[in-house]
Amino acid sequence: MKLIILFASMTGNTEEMADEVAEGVREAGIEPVVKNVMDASGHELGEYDGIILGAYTWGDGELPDEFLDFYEEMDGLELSGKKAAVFGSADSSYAQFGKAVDILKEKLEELGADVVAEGLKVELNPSDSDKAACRALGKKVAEALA
Ligand SMILES: Cc1cc2nc3c(=O)[nH]c(=O)nc-3n(C[C@H](O)[C@H](O)[C@H](O)COP(=O)(O)O)c2cc1C
Repeated sequence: MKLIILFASMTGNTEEMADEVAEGVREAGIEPVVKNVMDASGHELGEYDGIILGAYTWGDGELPDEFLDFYEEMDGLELSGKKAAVFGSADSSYAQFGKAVDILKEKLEELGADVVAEGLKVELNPSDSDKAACRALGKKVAEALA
């Protein structure tokens, strides 16, 4: 089983989350591919059984610029049968808290993926309990592939 974790992170919070998500995937016995979304193309997703996307929220509840090409490349993909989840750091002082997580989750569902965990939104830098939630998310997706 192959699982990929793709993330965008400007100040490192979402990247820290990605590291913990990866650890949770490993706990379930799968070695994930972990990449910055800028080094990935939407078409690659077809190669994987598990897809976990991480993005901070930008602008007024928008996807980060780094995610835009990838998001467009996802159009038309057929992701049925794949297990997926989404996470991201955000800031509750903004009206659209963690909206990028919702945008990516909707996209995955629209393309037929089975999103097996609630979108995980973390306030700024992940706390110890947030990190545990990240590991649990990774583990949940990996275990759904068994
Ligand atoms: C210009 C700007 C716009 C932002 N807009 C939002 C927003 O609409 N909603 C939100 O939840 N967070 C927003 N944020 C907060 C970031 O998502 C937050 O700082 C996050 O921790 C960054 O994650 P990173 O360290 O992975 O880059 C914004 C931050 C900046 C600088």
